Order: sequence, then C-alpha cells, then structure tokens
Amino acid sequence: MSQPSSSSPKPVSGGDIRDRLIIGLDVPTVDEARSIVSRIGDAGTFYKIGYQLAYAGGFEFARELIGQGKKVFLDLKLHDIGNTVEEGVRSIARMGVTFLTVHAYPQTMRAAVAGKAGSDLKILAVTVLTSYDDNDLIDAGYAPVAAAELVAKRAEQARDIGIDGIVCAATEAQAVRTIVGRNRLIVTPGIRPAGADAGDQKRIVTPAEGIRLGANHLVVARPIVKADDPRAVAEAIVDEIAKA
Ligand SMILES: O=C(O)c1cc(=O)[nH]c(=O)n1[C@@H]1O[C@H](COP(=O)(O)O)[C@@H](O)[C@H]1O
Repeated sequence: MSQPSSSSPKPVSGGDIRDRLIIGLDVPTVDEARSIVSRIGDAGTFYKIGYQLAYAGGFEFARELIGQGKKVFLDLKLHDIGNTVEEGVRSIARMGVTFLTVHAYPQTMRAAVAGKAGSDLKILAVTVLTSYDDNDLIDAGYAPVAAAELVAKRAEQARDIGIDGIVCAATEAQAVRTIVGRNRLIVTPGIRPAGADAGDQKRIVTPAEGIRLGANHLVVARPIVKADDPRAVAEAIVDEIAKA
C-alpha cells in the first residue's frame, strides 16, 4: 500500500515544497544552464549538476547558484579507492553544495562519510541505476539478482555506514524506507510526468506516485530542461507534489 507523503521525513529544506523537486541541469554549457535557471525563476530552488555540465564549467556554476541562494546537488557518482574518495569528498565539502552522490559500494561509502566529517554536505548513495533492470545486472557480470534485491542490500549497507540518503527508483522507495528508517533521505530519479517520454529510464513513475511511495526529493532532468517552457513544467510538477 502507498505510504502517505505526510508521514515521510521532511526534505532537506524542512519546509519549502519546491525543494522536493531537484531539476537536473543536463545541458552542455553553462550559458544554457544559466538561461534555463533564469527562465525557471523562483519555481526552481534545487538544481542538480551531473557529468555533462560538471566537466564543462559546472563547478564554478555551482558556486554561482549557491550565491543566488539555490541549493545544489553535485551528482558525481564517485567510486574509487578509499583514499581518493575521502580526499575528493573533503574538497567538495568546502564548496557549499547540499548533496553529493557516490556509488553504494561499502569502501566508497565509508570513505565518503569520513571525507564529509565536520561539514553540512549530505552524501547520497546510488544503489542500482534506474536505467538498469535485472538483465542489465547480469550483463554487467552480477550473478543473477533482482535489481530490487540488490537495492535492498545496498540500502542496508548504506544505513549501517551512516550515509545520509539513498538514490533509488521510486518503485523501490517503500522497501528502502523500511530499511533506512525515517531519518534518511530517499531521492528518486526516473520520474516522468504522465505522457512524457521514458528515454533510457526503465523503472519510472509519475511525480505524484514518487511522493506517495515515500520519496523526499524527485530528480527530473529532460522533461524540464528540454521543454519549450521549463518553468511551466517545473510548476506543474511542484503542484503535483503538493497534491500527492
Ligand atoms: O544519481 C542520479 O541522480 C541518478 C541515479 C539513477 O539511478 N538514475 C538517474 O537517472 N540519475 C540521474 O537523474 C537524472 C534523470 O534525468 P532524466 O531521465 O532526464 O529525468 C539524470 O541526470 C541521471 O544522471
């Protein structure tokens, strides 16, 4: 049965409903990102910068957004030897971003928790990518395992290591909530407004379903940044979140 959103823990802002929508700035240039942010205006409060923009001036742009009072999720999905992850996270913790992703491997998660010590940065562990289904896991060399089962195992490990939040498909959010409890965040990509193109996402739900399934924050990129009117789409999603 769906979990009512009112019983979910508060999203990171604690109050502003707009913060529950994280807009993925998956665009090639800072100019384009800046233009989208300005068109969205006060409908967008929380932005995600991933590989595409991060490696094209996105780190400086993250500081610019923070300077404007926006929250930033740096989606770098770190995964390396422990020392490298720990020192990398230590550097990122000084930037003032709100969220950072790492892959949910135990060594990597432990290193990230050590690296962020003393800062307000929240580490999110990516369990199983939302573009993966069970066959993709076999293809990647895993012994036959359901994506949902691997998500659950990684969520348990993340909880035990002291990770702040979990990135998973909303279809797994209820199961993850029972594992991580109410004090950790659940952040779900793979969100599609009704009728939107799924693209490469395999485990998708609508914004309202994502919230009802217990997500604290929804990540949406292409349906907003590729829209003719990104502000209208962002507003419609926030409205759907508010009513869920
Ligand atoms: O960590 C993420 O944000 C992430 C994890 C995951 O499992 N799946 C996933 O889609 N994402 C990111 O969420 C965003 C989803 O983008 P759209 O499919 O365009 O809405 C992309 O920037 C992905 O990199």
